[in-house]
Amino acid sequence: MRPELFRLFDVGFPAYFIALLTGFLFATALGVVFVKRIGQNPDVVVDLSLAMLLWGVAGSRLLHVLADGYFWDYVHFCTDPSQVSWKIPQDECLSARVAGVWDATANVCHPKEADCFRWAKFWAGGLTYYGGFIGAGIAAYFQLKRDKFPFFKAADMAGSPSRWGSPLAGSARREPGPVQGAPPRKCQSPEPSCASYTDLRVARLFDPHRGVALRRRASQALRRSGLRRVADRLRIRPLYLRNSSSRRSGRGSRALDVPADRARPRRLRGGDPRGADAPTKDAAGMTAQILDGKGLAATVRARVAAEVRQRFSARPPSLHVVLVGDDPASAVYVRNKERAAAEAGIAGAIHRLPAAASEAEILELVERLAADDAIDGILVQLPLPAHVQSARILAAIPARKDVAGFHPENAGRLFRGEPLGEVLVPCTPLGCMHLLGLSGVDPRGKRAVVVGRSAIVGRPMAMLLLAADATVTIAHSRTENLAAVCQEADILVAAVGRPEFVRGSWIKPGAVVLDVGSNRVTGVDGGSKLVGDVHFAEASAVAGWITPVPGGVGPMTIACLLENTLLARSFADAR
Ligand SMILES: Nc1nc2c(c(=O)[nH]1)N[C@@H](CN(C=O)c1ccc(C(=O)N[C@@H](CCC(=O)O)C(=O)O)cc1)CN2
Repeated sequence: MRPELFRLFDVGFPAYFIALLTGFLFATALGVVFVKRIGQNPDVVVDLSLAMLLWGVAGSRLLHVLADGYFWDYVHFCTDPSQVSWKIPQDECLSARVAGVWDATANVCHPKEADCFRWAKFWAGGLTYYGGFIGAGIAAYFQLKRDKFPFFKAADMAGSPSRWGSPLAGSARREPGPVQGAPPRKCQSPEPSCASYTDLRVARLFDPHRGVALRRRASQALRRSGLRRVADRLRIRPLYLRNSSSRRSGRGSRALDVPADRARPRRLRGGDPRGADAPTKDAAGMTAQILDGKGLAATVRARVAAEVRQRFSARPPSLHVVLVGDDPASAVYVRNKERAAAEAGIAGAIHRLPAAASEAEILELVERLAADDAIDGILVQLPLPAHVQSARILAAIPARKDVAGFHPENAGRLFRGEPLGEVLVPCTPLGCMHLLGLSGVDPRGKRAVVVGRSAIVGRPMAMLLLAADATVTIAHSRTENLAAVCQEADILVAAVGRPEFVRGSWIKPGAVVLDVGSNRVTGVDGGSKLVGDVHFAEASAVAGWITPVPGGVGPMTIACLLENTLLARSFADAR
């Protein structure tokens, strides 16, 4: 390798420096592509690369000085430079670059002046690759821990660039010569550093389908063999799992069997979630903490907006909503979805059809949207007019664009217990899981009762709770002794569609109550008001945590639609 590759404004650029820089930039770019593909934040890779570069160089230099056999040379550089000898030709020794002292008897060159900081001047040559590995490895460990980035994904990501880097490292290795550019060793082919550039991992990295499929297969095999925790690490995790996982186990979880004797509801917001404020007794009794869906939805929407800015600024994710008819509630929900999407930087449009539109017309519109590659997510607002078979319309949305999570394929995959980060699941149950996360209550091993068996809330809700290791009962209007069943629940989800159906006496003291209901009723003053499926005043005197209506599950439905749109967009990118 040429000692100095080129000079710019009288500054020499050594070849090994250019090789290292190229390797660093290449590995970082490859890492960014990889994490984008698996739906993670690319900033993590940039931070990781910089930390590894810094500590890699430091470690590499440190080990070179301490363990490469040059230790005394660096001591003599400071104490007695005449004891340092370089075996270089006389003219090079006397050149302006080296400016050394020629020893004609021993035919060696000595440095002219003492330099007590020579040991630190890594740019003058002398880096040891294993020191770099150790330094960069330690930095990576702490950086990944700080960013809570899955270790196996990072290891997978490192595989390819490291194989590309090793031959470069071989040619970039330098002895502590007098000036930049002592001749490097020639690469001997049996050495590991001379490995071929051909690397299957590179192929896999650029083949996301294969990557996802392999990961899924490996994850399933590990689950079958009982290594569930390892399997979980191979999954792509949705936002709510990523953020709640650490708290869901251990310190964030708490026992639910606290007595029902508290005074006023307190609010738990999205920013500082879970159990920060556990139920406590006071003189007047015990009252539930409010799970503030409005606040949490704002947090989720802000996080989605940040991801859109960071990951998809070139082509923002796009969401198209189909609204048939003029149901006033649906019109409000769709308008709110449109506003939330626009605020998060998600592109798209609302397609309005009259209530009299035929099934064929709606199908034609959905199929047109389905065929458009620029569209990532499609949602048909429910309910559809009575003359339309909703199931036929929903099945016409490709599963990968089905941001409502109602397609039979998505429903089936959720039922089968497939990794959640790879399946689009219905927004309302997803929102409930976020709210459950906000409570800090770990569903693992807890008794969960879902009242309601609809395909869009009750059933998927039960599947999500099951996936979170709860022991789940689906109850409904025909369940015998429903009150007693509900009293067993540590986590109670009410999705029956009947105003204030679930009474306070049905609730286990300290339970988490998630109220999915949204019923407009006439209040005592004759005006209309929105109430849930749970009798809030009674329930909040017994429960440990409760969602209000309005301001609980409803806003989370829209926030989760945006989250699903991001996931649909990653599917589109992976195609
Ligand atoms: N395709 C879909 N259709 C419907 C879904 C759905 O998830 N996908 N869910 C519901 C309606 N819905 C979203 O579409 C929805 C319901 C309620 C809210 C909400 O924010 N509610 C507010 C109160 C609003 C009010 O004052 O009326 C709250 O609870 O605070 C948002 C979305 C049926 N259709």
